[in-house]
Amino acid sequence: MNPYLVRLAQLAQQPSRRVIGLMSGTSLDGLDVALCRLHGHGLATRLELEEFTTVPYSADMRHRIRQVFARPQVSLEYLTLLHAWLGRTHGTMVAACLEQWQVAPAAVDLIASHGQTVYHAPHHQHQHPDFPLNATLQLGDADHLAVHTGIITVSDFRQKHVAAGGEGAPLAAYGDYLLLSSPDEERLLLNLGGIANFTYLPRAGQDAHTVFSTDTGPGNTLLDATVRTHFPTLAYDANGQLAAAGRAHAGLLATLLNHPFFESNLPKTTGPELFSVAYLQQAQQRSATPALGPEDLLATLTEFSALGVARAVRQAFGAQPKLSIYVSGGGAHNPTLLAALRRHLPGCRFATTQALGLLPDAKEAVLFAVLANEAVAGTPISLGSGRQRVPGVSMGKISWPG
Ligand SMILES: Nc1ncnc2c1ncn2[C@@H]1O[C@H](COP(=O)(O)OP(=O)(O)OP(=O)(O)O)[C@@H](O)[C@H]1O
Ligand SMILES: CC(=O)N[C@H]1[C@@H]2OC[C@@H](O2)[C@@H](O)[C@@H]1O[C@H](C)C(=O)O
Repeated sequence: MNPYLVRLAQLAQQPSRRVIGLMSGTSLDGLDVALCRLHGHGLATRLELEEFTTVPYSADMRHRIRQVFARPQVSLEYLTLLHAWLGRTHGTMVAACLEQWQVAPAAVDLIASHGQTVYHAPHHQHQHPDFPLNATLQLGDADHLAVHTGIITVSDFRQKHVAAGGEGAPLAAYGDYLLLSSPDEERLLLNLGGIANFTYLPRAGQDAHTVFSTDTGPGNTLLDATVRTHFPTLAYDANGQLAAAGRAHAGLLATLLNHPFFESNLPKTTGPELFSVAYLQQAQQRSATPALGPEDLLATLTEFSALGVARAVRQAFGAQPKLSIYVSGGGAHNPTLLAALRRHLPGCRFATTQALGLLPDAKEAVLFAVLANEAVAGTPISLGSGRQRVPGVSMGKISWPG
């Protein structure tokens, strides 16, 4: 028998596993690396986050990814080369983290690699006549990670979700459900990344079929793009200060919100393929605001992100929702965005996932470690059976180091 298969069977039977979760999201800020000790599996999963860091992407790395990122037409040669190069580069980044943390690769059981999403194509968004299906593409082939680090690697989690009828995202529901459900409280886990999404968790032990996660629209993606255009030396609106100095423009805001995505049923997904600079420019043309100053533009876009979240929350929970909302992702550091959310959802209580013992910046990388733990030691995670597009599946593909 293949000795790696034997090793994997041993891993599956251990009481705990040490798993490195990797996530590089739509913001292209870097590779999130979470070294996790995961005890048990399924609803008995318990997390110890041993280390966490974000390895920043260099300007060159971002430039290379942007050659294909969210673009409907690209060079096939470039895409092929980038797939291998990202796998190898992520492998080098993981090896450097392990060296810095003084952890031997042999002391790590698994890597869980999300890869870099370069194109997300739910059917409602692409509507290509030849392909009536959902699709999504993550680059950074995991065989490179496995060979470079010597660690068995689980990757490409989204394809099973698509194959079983989902849109390939958000996958957060599965990890949130296993790690963060509480018998005492209904919860909303709100991640403010490039794209914003939330997971609904009923009280643990009740109504698991009502668990779901959905994208709500842009989180930081249009804010970041606007900052890059008007303030070339800045990467983002640090602490929301620029937006706080501006005033939201009602006409532009209404035009930005005038898209069928915001009316369509939950759960749903989207990406920078739709919410792009071109989307913003068209909205500015239509609302006669092309000359709006950058601070006012950022104030409007901050409102846009907050209203996208608030609309989806109301769509799911009625006009005056009263929920506990736990925020994670880079947007959790933006007080202007958080203040807008509080204004639009006045009945809700807000905290970060830190209040639940989970570092807000690490949440998504941890999520993929949990999915890999389930792929090896668990069973398909069945939760949203009452809803379409939340299939009960086991996700991830396995790469051997040799
Ligand atoms: N101090 C801060 N003030 C304001 N915004 C911040 C701050 N720190 C981070 N951000 C925002 O968070 C972004 C990074 O967020 P995050 O790493 O959660 O995104 P991501 O994982 O790439 O996105 P996604 O979840 O959509 O894949 C930055 O690009 C920036 O817009
Ligand atoms: C296709 C893709 O990579 N989607 C990401 C993206 O970033 C946020 C949002 O859009 C979410 O749908 C998803 O990531 C998280 C980790 C998820 O699947 O839950």
